[in-house]
Amino acid sequence: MSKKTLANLSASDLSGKRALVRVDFNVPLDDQGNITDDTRIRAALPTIQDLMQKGAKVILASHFGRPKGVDDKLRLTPVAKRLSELLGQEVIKCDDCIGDEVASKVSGMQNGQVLLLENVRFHKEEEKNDPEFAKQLAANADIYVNDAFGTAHRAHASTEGVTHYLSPSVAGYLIEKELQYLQSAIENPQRPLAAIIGGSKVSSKIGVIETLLEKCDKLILGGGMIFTFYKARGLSVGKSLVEDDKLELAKSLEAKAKERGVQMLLPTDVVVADKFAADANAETVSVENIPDDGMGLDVGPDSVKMFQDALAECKSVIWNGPMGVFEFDKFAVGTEAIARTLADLTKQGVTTIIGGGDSVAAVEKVGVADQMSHISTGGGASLELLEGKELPGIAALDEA
Ligand SMILES: Nc1ncnc2c1ncn2[C@@H]1O[C@H](COP(=O)(O)OP(=O)(O)O)[C@@H](O)[C@H]1O
Ligand SMILES: O=C(OP(=O)(O)O)[C@H](O)COP(=O)(O)O
Repeated sequence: MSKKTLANLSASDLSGKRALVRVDFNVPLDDQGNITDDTRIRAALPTIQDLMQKGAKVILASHFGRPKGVDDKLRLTPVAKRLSELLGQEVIKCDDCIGDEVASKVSGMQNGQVLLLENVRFHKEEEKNDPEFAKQLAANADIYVNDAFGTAHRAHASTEGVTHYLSPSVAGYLIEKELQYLQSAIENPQRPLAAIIGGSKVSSKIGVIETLLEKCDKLILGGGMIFTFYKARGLSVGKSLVEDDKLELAKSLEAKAKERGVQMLLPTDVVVADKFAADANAETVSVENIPDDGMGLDVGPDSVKMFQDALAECKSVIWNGPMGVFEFDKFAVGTEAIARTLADLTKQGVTTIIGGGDSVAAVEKVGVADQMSHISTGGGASLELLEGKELPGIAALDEA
C-alpha cells in the first residue's frame, strides 16, 4: 500500500512513545450488556500486541454506537474487560477521552501498558471533525496509528483530524490487511473474478455494481434488488420489493454488462411467500410465474445450481449482501448455499472475500466464517472501498 504502516516502525521508533491508536470496537451487545461478537476486538490484537512488544504506551480510542451526548449504555467498559482477557493484562479504562483524568492516567503509564479511552462520540465534536477536539485527543500522544477499518470512511476527529497534530500517522495491521484483500480483489485479481451482490435494494448498491461492472468477469445478483430488474424486463413481481424509480437504471446496468462482456446472472427461480414472516407459506416458482399475491424472499434451487456452476470457473469471488431474507430460516437456503459454496471454493484455492455487513452475519450463521480467505470488519467502509471511493481515515495517513 502507498501509506506508511506500523510495520515501518521499529522498537527504537516506538519504545517509550505514547501511541494513540484508533480502533473500531463498535461491537454488538445483548440486552444484559454482554458482547455477543468480539471479532472486531480480536482483529485489532496484532496491532496492539506489536505496539506493546515494541515498548509503546498504547492509548486506544473508539466510538461505540451513535450516542447523542454521554450515554451510560454506550460506555466502553465491557470492551475494556474483554480486551483485558484477550491480552492477559489489565487494560486501564478512562471515563472520558480528553481532559485531566486522561492526562494523569497516561502520564502514569509504563511501556507496554494499554489504556482505553471512553467512547469518543460522547463529544459531538468527534463527528464534526472539530480541530480543537482533535488537538485535545492528540495532546496525550506522540504518534498515531489508525487501525479502525470499519470507521475509515468517516472523516471524524479521531480518524482524520488527529493526523494533523501527530507524526508519524500510520496504518495498523488490520487496515493493511483489509486493503490488501479488498483493493487487490478489484485492482489485480486472479481471473475470472465473480462478484455476488445481494441485499435489499438496488439503490444502496448502485455504486458498487457500477464499479464492479468495470472490474469483474461475472456478476451474480440476488436478494430483494432482483425484482427491480425483473420488472424492468416486463415481468410481474407480485408483492416483491421493487424500486419503481430505479427501473431505467436496472435496464442500463444490464445494457452496460452486455456492452462490457460481463456475464450478468439473475436468478431463474425464486421462493415466494404469502407474507413477510418467518412462518409464511413458501413455494418455489420460475421468475416468469411469480403470483400476484406472492412476495419473493429467496432465490430458488435452480438459480443456486446456476450460480454454483458459474462460480466453479472462477479464481476470485467478492460477496456483498445476502441472497434472501436469511434472518428467517425458511428463506435462508439460498444464502446458506452460497456461503457453503464459497467455503468449498476457498479449499480449492479460490480467493473468497466477504465484504462486511449482513453477508458476514450470514456466513457466521452457517459456521463457515473461518473458511473464507477474508472477511471484512467494515460494512460501509468495504462497500465504499469497492465503489472506488477514497476513505478519509486512510487518505489522511503519511505516505510510505
Ligand atoms: N428478497 C428480499 N426481499 C426483501 N428483503 C430482502 C430480500 N433479500 C434480502 N433481503 C434483506 O436485505 C437485507 C440486507 O441488505 P443490505 O443491508 O443491502 O445488505 P448488506 O448489509 O449485506 O450490505 C437483509 O436484512 C435481508 O433480509
Ligand atoms: O459498524 C460500523 O459500520 P458498519 O455497520 O457499516 O460495518 C462502524 O463501526 C461505523 O459506524 P457508523 O456507521 O456509526 O459510523
